Amino acid sequence: MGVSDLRDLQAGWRLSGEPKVTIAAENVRLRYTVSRSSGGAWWRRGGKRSVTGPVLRGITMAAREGEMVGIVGLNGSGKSSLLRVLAGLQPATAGTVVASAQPQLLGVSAALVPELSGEENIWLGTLAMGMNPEDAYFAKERIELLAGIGDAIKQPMKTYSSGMGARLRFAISAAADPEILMIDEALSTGDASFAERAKEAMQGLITRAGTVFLVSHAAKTIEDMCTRAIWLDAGTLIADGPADEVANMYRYYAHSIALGKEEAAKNALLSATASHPPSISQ
Ligand SMILES: Nc1ncnc2c1ncn2[C@@H]1O[C@H](COP(=O)(O)OP(=O)(O)OP(=O)(O)O)[C@@H](O)[C@H]1O
Repeated sequence: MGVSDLRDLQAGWRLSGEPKVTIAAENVRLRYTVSRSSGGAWWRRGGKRSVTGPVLRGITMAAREGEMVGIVGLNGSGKSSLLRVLAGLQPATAGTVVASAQPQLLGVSAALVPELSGEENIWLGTLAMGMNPEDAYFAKERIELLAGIGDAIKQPMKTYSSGMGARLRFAISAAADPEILMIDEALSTGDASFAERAKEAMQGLITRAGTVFLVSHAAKTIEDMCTRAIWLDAGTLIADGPADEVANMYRYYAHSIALGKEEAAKNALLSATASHPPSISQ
């Protein structure tokens, strides 16, 4: 993933006059290989066999500076897998990803230790993300305010609820001011006041010319937080467009699925692709 690759790709996306592309994927495919026992009674089982399945089926997209891109889709549609591939944490089976900077995937890069207190983990996390000690020192108060977990910050992280842990990881990641920040569902774990602070923190990142990706299967989260949304279904890009419009179409689709209205769901997919077609590289 060299800089020249990105320049080629930026030229390929013909973005003259538009904000700089920070990350782009070209025909990205992913298959997981899972090893399963071959079945039958346990005393007759003869070893393991490999099962592979397509998870991403040729994703082509680009994101630009200043965009907050929501990735929406049903459970198992491939949202987290796409984030991991874009972040370089999961190699694609085929296709190319290029980025102008190492994306920061919330909660993974910050190597937190459950036995240490929240405070100690802030220190550890900020240094692990490459901040110098002085910046880490000044970031601490900002992180504590954003996480909003009060005195629990002095307690070991293993005593935190999953929501508290997610909020602290979000606050640490946001403090690093990454050029490309990727957030996987973390915001759904906070209360309304945390959601408001998180939104402000993300707006701050955006005004500093970052790109934020936010994964959620809740249309409302995407609507509230994002400027643009892409919709994944069974590993395929269905639609790409303004967050409120894509979220609305997805909401109708998810509702139809929940009610067992297969024909309506199928039509919703088709009309979303027709009205908000995903970008195609040129
Ligand atoms: N490590 C893995 N090994 C094998 N299969 C996997 C692995 N991770 C994900 N999968 C499969 O890939 C598919 C997509 O999973 P993924 O987590 O990307 O979807 P998602 O849209 O983020 O789902 P959710 O909304 O439930 O978090 C699922 O069928 C899942 O079972």
